Amino acid sequence: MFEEILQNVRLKKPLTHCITNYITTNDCANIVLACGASPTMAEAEQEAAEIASQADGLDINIGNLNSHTVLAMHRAIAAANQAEIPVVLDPVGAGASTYRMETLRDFFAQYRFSVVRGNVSELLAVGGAASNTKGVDAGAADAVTEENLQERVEFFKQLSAKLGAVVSVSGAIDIIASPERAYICRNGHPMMSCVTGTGCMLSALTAAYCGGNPDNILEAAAAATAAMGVAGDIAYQKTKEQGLGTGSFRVYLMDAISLMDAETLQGGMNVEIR
Ligand SMILES: Nc1ncnc2c1ncn2[C@@H]1O[C@H](COP(=O)(O)OP(=O)(O)O)[C@@H](O)[C@H]1O
Ligand SMILES: Cc1ncsc1CCOP(=O)(O)O
Ligand SMILES: [Mg+2]
Repeated sequence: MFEEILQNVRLKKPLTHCITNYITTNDCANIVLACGASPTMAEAEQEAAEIASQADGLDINIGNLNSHTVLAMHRAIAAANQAEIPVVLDPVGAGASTYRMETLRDFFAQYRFSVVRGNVSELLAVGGAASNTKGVDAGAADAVTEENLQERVEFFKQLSAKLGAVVSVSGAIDIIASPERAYICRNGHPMMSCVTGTGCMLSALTAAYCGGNPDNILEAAAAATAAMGVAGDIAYQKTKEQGLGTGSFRVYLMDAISLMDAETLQGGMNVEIR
């Protein structure tokens, strides 16, 4: 199902411009390289528009905002919209501060996004629902479970229609929703949330996949989530076999994305469509 998506990324090597947080910038650049794309992490307001307009995909991550990066983000998103380049928005910590919510409100009022990707608490906050966000992490009370899955799928399909963007929600069960269709992914391991930046990396990976597949955004976003989940499964297996911890898991996760091919993805993924 996702074979062509992966192939396009390796063939086209999409230039992926990321304006992200300094906590995870290096991991985001490396995951973009690992999947076969090219990263550029420019965030100066003076060049953000110029760099964005040359890129194939743009990743905007609000994990650690300041007034300079917010200005650079405005300029980059405006340029990407003008050039019709896909933009992925990661609303890190949405619900945790007024500044983040006001920044997001300004973005949604002025620009188009291809994908809004975050954890479940962040996307509940973006959708105006009650959210129990714990800083940049999802609150346990918000988790998508087999019991609330259908309700959450409907909510995120409606949010997708409202935002005019694919909504990609991560957690133990991932939901990647358009207004009509949602991919449900049940891969990955809880150890993924014990390493900072797995969500940020998934957003950068999603931007690279969208950059390589601009006419197939829903499938590109779903394939990125499935690839990350399968990589999490492989990395956990290796970590466990060797009795190692989260540091090694982080390295094995990057290895698994760099080695990911269509066969590994198809064989390992647990994806359903609703
Ligand atoms: N309990 C879990 N079981 C399986 N995979 C998980 C779990 N928690 C997170 N993941 C995976 O980790 C990655 C990051 O998701 P998440 O932790 O929700 O994002 P963020 O880091 O932005 O909060 C995603 O690929 C997601 O599927
Ligand atoms: C810890 C932290 N603080 C601000 S941004 C950030 C990284 C968040 O990364 P992720 O959303 O991938 O867990
Ligand atoms: Mg995150």
